Amino acid sequence: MTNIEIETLQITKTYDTETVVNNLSLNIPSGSIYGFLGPNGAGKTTTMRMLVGLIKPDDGIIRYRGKELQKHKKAILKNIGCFIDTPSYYPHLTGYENLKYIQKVINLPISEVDRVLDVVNLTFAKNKKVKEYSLGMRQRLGLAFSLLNDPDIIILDEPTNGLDPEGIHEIRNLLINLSKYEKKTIIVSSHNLAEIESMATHIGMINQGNMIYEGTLRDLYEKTSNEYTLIVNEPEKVKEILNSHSITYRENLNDIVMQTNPEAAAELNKIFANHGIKVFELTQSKKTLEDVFLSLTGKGSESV
Ligand SMILES: Nc1ncnc2c1ncn2[C@@H]1O[C@H](COP(=O)(O)OP(=O)(O)OP(=O)(O)O)[C@@H](O)[C@H]1O
Repeated sequence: MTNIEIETLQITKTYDTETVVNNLSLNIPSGSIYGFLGPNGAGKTTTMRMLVGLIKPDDGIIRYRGKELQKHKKAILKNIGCFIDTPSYYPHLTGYENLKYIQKVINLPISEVDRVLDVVNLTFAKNKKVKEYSLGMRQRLGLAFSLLNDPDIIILDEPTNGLDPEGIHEIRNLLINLSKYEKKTIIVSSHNLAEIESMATHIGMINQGNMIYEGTLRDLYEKTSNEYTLIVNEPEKVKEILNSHSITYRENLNDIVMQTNPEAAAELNKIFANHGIKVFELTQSKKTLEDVFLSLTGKGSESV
């Protein structure tokens, strides 16, 4: 059985008359990279703020390994590193000095500073003033902040926001390594499915404060993807087989796109092989967050 690290039970937050998080129940497994997805304004930041005790839910309960956040706040927060609002750095100080200052204030070992700078690949710039850092370097410094207390849980709100593909790639690899080698549980929000899909093990998808989907990425695609692209040496034979199995398909110049489910696609692959057909490619179509929203809700999400 999977251990649940963090669970929320029907948490709700209302500002004035607007309910921005609505009866939201999350189950975040230990050791997972949990991609927290939703369009702008969906309620991701508000939820994350509640997870780290910055604001209180109006209703509902948050538990860490079965312990209620409100009752064990100090002990629980000690074990969380977060990057929710961009930390306010001292721009005229170096990256090293900024982290050292934090460690002094909270009375933790200064030796940790070098360790976290190394983890986020900033050792080379440790003596450079933060005002001279690029956006990607600042984001990594933010990640370093969240690692200072060597927490088991890391909560990051849009850590790749505004980064170029290289910066995104770097943050993604860092998070994968933290999960793989240090067994951290990582919650990372984004409004971009493509950014999350290559690292997340689990997904929580919300819209207007409501849960739309929670589960593994694999299950999400099984639920929402039904198009498979086929490249074969004998398309005519393939079409005959698809017709005889009543599979809907369309033919493009170089490939055939069939509509089916993962089980049936695997079966068809076997049938093609039994007929001596060479399958050069059989791939499930990539979906964007918008496609997934469409599949799951039956409507688009204008702001995705
Ligand atoms: N302190 C606040 N007071 C009033 N309304 C707020 C407050 N904080 C957030 N909201 C509103 O709550 C809604 C959800 O905001 P939130 O920042 O949680 O969404 P988000 O999913 O993180 O969006 P984004 O991807 O744009 O950061 C928005 O309509 C926002 O305007």
